[in-house]
Amino acid sequence: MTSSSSVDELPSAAAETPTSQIPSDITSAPVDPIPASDDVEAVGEKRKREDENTTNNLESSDPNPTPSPWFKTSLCSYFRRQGSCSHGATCKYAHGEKELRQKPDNTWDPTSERGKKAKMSENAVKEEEEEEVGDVMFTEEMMDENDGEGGGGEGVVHDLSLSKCLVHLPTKWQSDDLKTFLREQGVEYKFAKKRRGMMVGFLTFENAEQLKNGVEILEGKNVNNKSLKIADVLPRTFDKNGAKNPAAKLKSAREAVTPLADLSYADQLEQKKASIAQMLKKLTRNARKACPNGKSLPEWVLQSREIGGLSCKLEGIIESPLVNGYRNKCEFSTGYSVEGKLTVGFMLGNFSAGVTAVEEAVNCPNISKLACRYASIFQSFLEKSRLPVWNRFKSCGFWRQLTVREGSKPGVVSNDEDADSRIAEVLLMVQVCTKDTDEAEVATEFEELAKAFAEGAKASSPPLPLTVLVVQDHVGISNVAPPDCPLRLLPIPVSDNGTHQDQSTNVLTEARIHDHINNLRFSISPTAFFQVNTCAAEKLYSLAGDWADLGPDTLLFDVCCGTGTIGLTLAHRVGMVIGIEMNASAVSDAERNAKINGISNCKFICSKAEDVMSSLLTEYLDVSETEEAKPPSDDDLDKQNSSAEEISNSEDVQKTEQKNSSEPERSTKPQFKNVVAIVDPPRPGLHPDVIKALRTHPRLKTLVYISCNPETLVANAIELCTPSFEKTGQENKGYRRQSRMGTAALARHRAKKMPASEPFKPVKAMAVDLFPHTDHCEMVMLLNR
Ligand SMILES: C[S@@+](CC[C@H](N)C(=O)[O-])C[C@H]1O[C@@H](n2cnc3c(N)ncnc32)[C@H](O)[C@@H]1O
Repeated sequence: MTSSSSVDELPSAAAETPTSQIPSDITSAPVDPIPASDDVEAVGEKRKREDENTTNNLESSDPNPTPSPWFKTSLCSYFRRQGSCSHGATCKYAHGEKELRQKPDNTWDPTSERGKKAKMSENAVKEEEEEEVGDVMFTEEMMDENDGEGGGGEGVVHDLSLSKCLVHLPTKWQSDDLKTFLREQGVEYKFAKKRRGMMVGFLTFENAEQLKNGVEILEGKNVNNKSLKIADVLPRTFDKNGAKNPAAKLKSAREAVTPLADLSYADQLEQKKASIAQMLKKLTRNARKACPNGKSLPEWVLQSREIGGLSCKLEGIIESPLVNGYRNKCEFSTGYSVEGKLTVGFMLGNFSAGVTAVEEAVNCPNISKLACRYASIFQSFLEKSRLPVWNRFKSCGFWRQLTVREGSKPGVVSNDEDADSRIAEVLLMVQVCTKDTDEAEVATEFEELAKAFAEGAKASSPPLPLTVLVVQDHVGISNVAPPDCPLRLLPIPVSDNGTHQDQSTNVLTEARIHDHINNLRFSISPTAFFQVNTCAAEKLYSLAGDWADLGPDTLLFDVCCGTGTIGLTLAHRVGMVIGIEMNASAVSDAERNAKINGISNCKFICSKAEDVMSSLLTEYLDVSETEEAKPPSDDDLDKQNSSAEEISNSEDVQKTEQKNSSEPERSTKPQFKNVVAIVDPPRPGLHPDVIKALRTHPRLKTLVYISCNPETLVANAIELCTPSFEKTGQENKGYRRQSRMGTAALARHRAKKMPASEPFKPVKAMAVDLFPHTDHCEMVMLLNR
């Protein structure tokens, strides 16, 4: 089975309190039946734990026990509600604010006036901290001749000691807005530039005096309720006088990409488990808030008090079998380091906050040595290339990004020291922007590029596998390209004693590599999603299968199925799998994967889940609940596969839906007794229409939610698990989403619109660490009803 540690091991303040310090009268203290707020809930929990810890004290024969440091540190809820308490003066809880004492950890009961005040100022500090901007590390050329007052003629050479960044500008401003603002403030300058979407603008002054005046006027100026800050632009020629380069103080790629790398793996797991536990508490709090007035709280919310406020038991955290070098996909940016060196590596921060510095992936423990080696081969190639690297600020340039994707051998679980030995195939995808370039020049560069990779791979020790080289041509502002972005396969020259022949190593007509999960072979095309940690993903899918209630009479919906990994690995345990995925290449991979693994009971639908979920449920589940359903015969499945096109796009499914609603005739689809959905959506979570379809279909009883973003799992679970309102939609009249509304608040609003339906309840949850050394963690939750 999986190796997991229990959440019960989480350290808690109460557990650390020595029992001897707690007075004996605690055990007879009243406990709130229903907490009035989230914080009261926390107090209630603490009381309960204290109660448990003090049993022995009751038996103490000491007539004058030492007063506990916790005595009168919480308000008495009975006294607050009723104005009196049967324990009178002996009550261990404070009767009113006056009696209240500070807790041993110097905090106040969060429900007290002082507690609330402290919380408010804590929030204010937090907000302030969030506003705090890190270093601006702008390493790209950002001005051009049109950026000056009056524009034109000045050229692009700037004295960077006369340049400054303006931080906290409204993101929607563009250069013209900034220039108008500067004029209004009477600030003189030489160049000014601002890109929409960034909170940073750039200013260059004519001379030291202009700079001094400008800084005096602008520093701390209030713009749209934010205080402007002036920061240095990190000069590319910083070290020209031989001075110690301050880059040494700046964030490294290791810190940016693997912020937990300096913790032991055991501590990382504890930290992640604790953060998932917080998410489960958040779900409870929000479900309580979202519960309609007059309806009793769901049983699981009431029972949450027994398990420290968690919405269900957190079973633990599953470790990643490989902790180092586990990533099978790395996206390396091109750009300039803080020292101005052309670099292929990771960006040190967020472009919108003014960080474009790129550093080599040195000491990032999640990256394989192979991927680093390919990044460095590409970097050496770019140093000699005639074409420029991409400039994010000006949105121009040619070379943008290198993606290294690795495919592993079947059944090989290498250890951390030897993680690269698992790699059998490598796909390299270089993203470029060919806009305004000369075709012949580009062709020559691609030839040189292929040669550089082939030679570099061969010269490495041991030689690196190189299976596919592909170029992605993308013009967009950010490097995130749409899945249908044009791809071009480049032949990889065969090197034979230094002579390069004009022939590819492979007669590939398709760009794809292979990986293995649970002894199944997966064919993966360049833009299809595949979990980045293959051996941990294997554990994740097994867990999902173990938790879902599977059997031969089960119909399994694999929602957001990618290349079909979940459905295909569980296909032998169910009657039929229906996978839904919007990326067309991933869907054709899934179909191919079913074929190459000899699996015939899976069907994949290329569509957005929100467009087809409801229709599919209707189509496959139209027998009444009492009717005996039978698993499909081979015949049924054959019919099923032959009618694949029938519902292979959303338009057709809509047609089917219309047909269903007008004619109540029985579907010819095979019917199943048990229906399970395993959903594995991207970071933003499930679309509201998918949630509604899953929630309102009465036959769907079991749902396993896998999430790479526990925040959105919580938001979706609020909608899935909150009791319905009597009159749906009424409460939302005039409601418009506030831009700063959190995901949970939005989910509570949406929950009010949910048509009357039985809510799910959270049954259990597990953290699965797919991303050692980073803050990220997968969360799995079983929901049923
Ligand atoms: C986190 S991945 C999971 C993929 C797959 N379950 C796996 O583990 O390999 C999410 C997948 O959802 C797909 N996706 C994103 N939005 C979608 C939508 N609205 N409808 C269907 N699929 C979607 C993405 O293309 C991606 O393949």
